[in-house]
Amino acid sequence: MSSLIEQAKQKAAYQAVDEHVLPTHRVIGVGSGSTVVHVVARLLQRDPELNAKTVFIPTSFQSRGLLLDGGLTVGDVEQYPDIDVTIDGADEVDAQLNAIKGGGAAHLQEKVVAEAAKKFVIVADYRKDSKVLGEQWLKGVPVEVVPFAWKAVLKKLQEQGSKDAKLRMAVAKAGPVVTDNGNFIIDAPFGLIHDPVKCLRDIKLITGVVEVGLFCNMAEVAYFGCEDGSVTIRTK
Ligand SMILES: O=C[C@H](O)[C@H](O)[C@H](O)COP(=O)(O)O
Repeated sequence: MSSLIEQAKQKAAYQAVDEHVLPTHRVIGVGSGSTVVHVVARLLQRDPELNAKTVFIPTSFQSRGLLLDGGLTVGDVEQYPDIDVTIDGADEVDAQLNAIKGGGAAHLQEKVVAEAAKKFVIVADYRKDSKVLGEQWLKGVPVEVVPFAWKAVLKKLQEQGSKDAKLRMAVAKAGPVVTDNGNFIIDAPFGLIHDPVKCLRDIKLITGVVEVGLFCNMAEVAYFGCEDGSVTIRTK
């Protein structure tokens, strides 16, 4: 990956942490993915005494590992259902701050931890910044499904207009990707998604669907690292 993209991710992540993780916060949600690596790096640069008084809620095996490797205290939403702020990456964000997430198959836990937070902040690089979802992220909407229902759900998604919907296959394992929750993922392209709320509702009503990687009306603010080294902030 080009260092320009990595720099953009880092700038967005650092600024978001600096502006939204306050010394008064005690419970912080931490999303998943390559941009969140920079979020955790910035958290680790805070006053260690402050971090010692804070619990961090991961959203995947990956982010739990990042937090534990950094020596931070981790918890879950069962223990901490009230989160001060959650910061997470995204695969694409539209002009209204609706987002596609789940490129790393982590969107179920991510959505629970984002919804439990008083504030949800997105960090991303310039490639994720769109007017309408489906402009840049062409792989489709990630849909987590219970394994036994995958074929039935796939058929319904095709009937809903996603003729190229397909089961996500693993790379270094024979067979499908299995999520942290033991489920499968279907990637369902719908072209340009002008009405993400309707798309989300329609998919979620299919029996066998666990969660949809459309985060609608959830983010309060998004930080995009730009190619020129600046950071664009979009608020609701
Ligand atoms: O399932 C993965 C998550 O939704 C990620 O936050 C999303 O895919 C963005 O990841 P990255 O920062 O690596 O582009």
